[in-house]
Parts: sequence; structure tokens; C-alpha cells
Amino acid sequence: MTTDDPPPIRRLSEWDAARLRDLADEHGTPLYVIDQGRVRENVANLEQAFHAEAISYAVKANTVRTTLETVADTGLDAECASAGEVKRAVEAGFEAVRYTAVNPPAADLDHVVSLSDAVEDLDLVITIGAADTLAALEERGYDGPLAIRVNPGVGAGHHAKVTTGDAPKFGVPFDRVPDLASDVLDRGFDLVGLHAHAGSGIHDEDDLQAHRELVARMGELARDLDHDLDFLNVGGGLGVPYRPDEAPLNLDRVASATREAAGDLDATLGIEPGRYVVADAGVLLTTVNTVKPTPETTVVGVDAGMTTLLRPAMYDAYHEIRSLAPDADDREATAATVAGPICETADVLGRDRPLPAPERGDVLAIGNAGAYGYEMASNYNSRPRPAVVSLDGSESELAVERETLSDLTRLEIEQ
Ligand SMILES: Cc1ncc(COP(=O)(O)O)c(C=O)c1O
Ligand SMILES: N[C@@H](CCCC[NH3+])C(=O)O
Repeated sequence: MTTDDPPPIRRLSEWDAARLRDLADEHGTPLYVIDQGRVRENVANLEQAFHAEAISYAVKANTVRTTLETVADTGLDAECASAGEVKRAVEAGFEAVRYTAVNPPAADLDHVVSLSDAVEDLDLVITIGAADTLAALEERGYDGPLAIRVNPGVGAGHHAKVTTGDAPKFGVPFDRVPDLASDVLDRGFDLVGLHAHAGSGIHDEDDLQAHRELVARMGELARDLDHDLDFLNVGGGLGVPYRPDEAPLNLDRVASATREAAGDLDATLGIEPGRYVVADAGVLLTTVNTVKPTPETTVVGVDAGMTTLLRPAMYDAYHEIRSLAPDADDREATAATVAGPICETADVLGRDRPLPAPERGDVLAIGNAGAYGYEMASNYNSRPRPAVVSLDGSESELAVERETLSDLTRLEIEQ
């Protein structure tokens, strides 16, 4: 790395507190902020390390239109998991889209197949994860390129709930792939690739070992197949450090290990990271509503909760929390449990965090919120979803409006 290279990770402490406070004042909270400059830097870091590989952005990590446009402008392809994601990716300007069909609903297949006809020059590949999706595609007259998602029997990830490569739900069992490949070809489809994904949040040595194993198996499978492929995609999953004491991944090392494990290939090796592109480009701003000393801890009640950022409740995920109070440095550290406004015990964003003595009205920033943050927000407890602001250099603009109470009942039919 040279001194001009973008840093491998942006820490929460590096965000400009005064600017974030101003955004919270202007737009209210809870508020997601996503910095497009950092998204570009993350893409640049990936491209530098994986210089010989094809990189797709797994759009599920952040589908806010401005973010998609930023990534599309860098020239990456889009990896999509639903018709909605394909629609967003096409509208944002991605020219190459891979649709990874996971138990695809009929309506999704209808939509994606119709887009493949309707959008001129769309470079679309449909990746099937079950043999009978072939029949479903034939019924719809699809005759474009296909890839097979493989279940390689080896997975990794930050939590069992996001470990994918060994979950029967995903992909065609490894041993059945050669037969399915023959079937695909016999039926006249153009088989262009193989795909597998270990899981999300690959970060420690065990995860990396599993990733290498997956890549090695896939490399062998591709070589053994009696057919030339355009690509072998070995998935996303590159992790980022969520705790301040965690080191960032050494991307160069991961890239060369990936290349080495794949072995000699005629096909292009591909990866499809989501989290790595957007995680540290986003923060979530929230306001302190109540401060309640209890015998165990000080409970700091905030206006963001599991409906705003689900990851702590769903995966016990750690997100750094920082006070943006202007006088934070003068306040005494207090062990705080930051809890949201949802009627669920799991609605806690951080436990026993040493925060500068919180006060009602303080704005807190929650780090690494750019990936799977806004995307997983919900309306549970009839909470409107938050707004999203996009930053680019010194500019900022509202990217997604805050939902209102009226939005909550907008689709209901009066009886
Ligand atoms: C098929 C597939 N590709 C890519 C990704 C992106 O994963 P990550 O955001 O961890 O890079 C996922 C999510 O786990 C996925 O399911
Ligand atoms: N939503 C998960 C990542 C899973 C990605 C989808 N396969 C997370 O926040 O960590």
C-alpha cells in the first residue's frame, strides 16, 4: 500500500462529530448517513487487491438509490437476490446483473425474465440454486445465460444465522452439480458459471480457512466439469472490524489466498462482497430520550431500536457507539446500556458501553451501520422507518425520506 491509498477501514472516531450533529438537527433522528466517498474508497481497495478478479456488489447490503448509483459508476456488476433488487440495480444504471435465485417466487421469475427481454443491452445471468428452477425458467421462455449455485458443504460467517455454504437451503448439493450441468446443457441453456457463497462476515482465521476450502472445492469442480465456463464466483462475505480493537482484513492476503486456492482456471474468478463495500461508509444517528440509573447499569433510552438496526437483536452483533455531545470529553465515563423504544427485551443496541455521562437530547452515533442497517429496518411496533442522508464530499442530500405515521396505514383497505 502506498501513502495515497485509502485506509483499509474508517473508524467511528474518524467521523466529523459537528457535521453529524448538524445532520441530526436538520433531518431529525433516527437517521442513517451514508458517505459515498467512502463507498468509492472501499471499491478502490477491493479493486486493488482483487485486480485480476471480477467483482460484483451484493446489493442487499445497501440498496439506497444513491449508493447503487455510486457503485454502478465504479463499473462493478450487481449481484441481486430478488426481482426488487434486480429492478433497483437496473434503474441505478448497472449494466451487468446477476440474479441469484433463492427459492424464487413465480412473480420474481416473471419480472426478471421480462426485464431480460425489455432492457436493451442488459447483461443478465440467472443463477439457479435448485434443479427445478430450470423448468420454471423454460416455462417462461428464458433462453439467456445461466449459472449454478453450488452447496459446497463448507460455510463460514460471523454467526450461525449467516453461515451459508453448508446450509441445505442454499445451492445444489456438490455431488449433483455435474449431472445438473449436463441437464442444463442438454436443454439448450448456455451454462456460463458456477457460484458458491460461504457466508457473511468472514474475518477470523477459521473463517478464512473455510473460505479457502470452499474456493479449492469449487476450483476442482470447475476443472472437472466437461464444459468451458466464463466465470467461477466464490461469493461475498468479506468481513469488517466492528469492535475498535479488531484489525481490518488484509485484503491482499485474502485475494492471493483465494487465487491460490482456486488453482489454474480458464474461467474468470469472481467475488461478490456486500458488507465490505458499504459497512464503514454508514453511521446511524439516534437521540437520547431517557437516562435511567438502575442497580445494574444506566439505561440510556434512544429513538433507534431493533426496527432501525436489527443486527444486535438478531445476531448479538456488536456496533460501536459514540456520543456526539459537544462537551463529551469533559463528561465522566458511565457504563451505559443503550436500549431502543421497542417492546422487546432484545431491543438493546449495546450493553455496558463506557459513554460520556449521557444526557437527554444527546445525539449518539452507531458505527458500521452502512451494511444491513437500513435494509433490515421494519415497521414493527408501528414505527416509521428512518430517513437516509447521503454525503459526498462537503455536500449532503436527503436520499430516503423518513416514513410518517400515515405511511404505516397507507396500504390498508378500509372495510
Ligand atoms: C449469495 C450471496 N452473495 C453475496 C453476499 C454478500 O455477503 P457480504 O455482505 O457478507 O459480503 C451474500 C450475503 O451473505 C449472499 O447471500
Ligand atoms: N444480514 C446479515 C448478513 C447476511 C447477508 C445475507 N446472506 C448481517 O447483517 O450480518
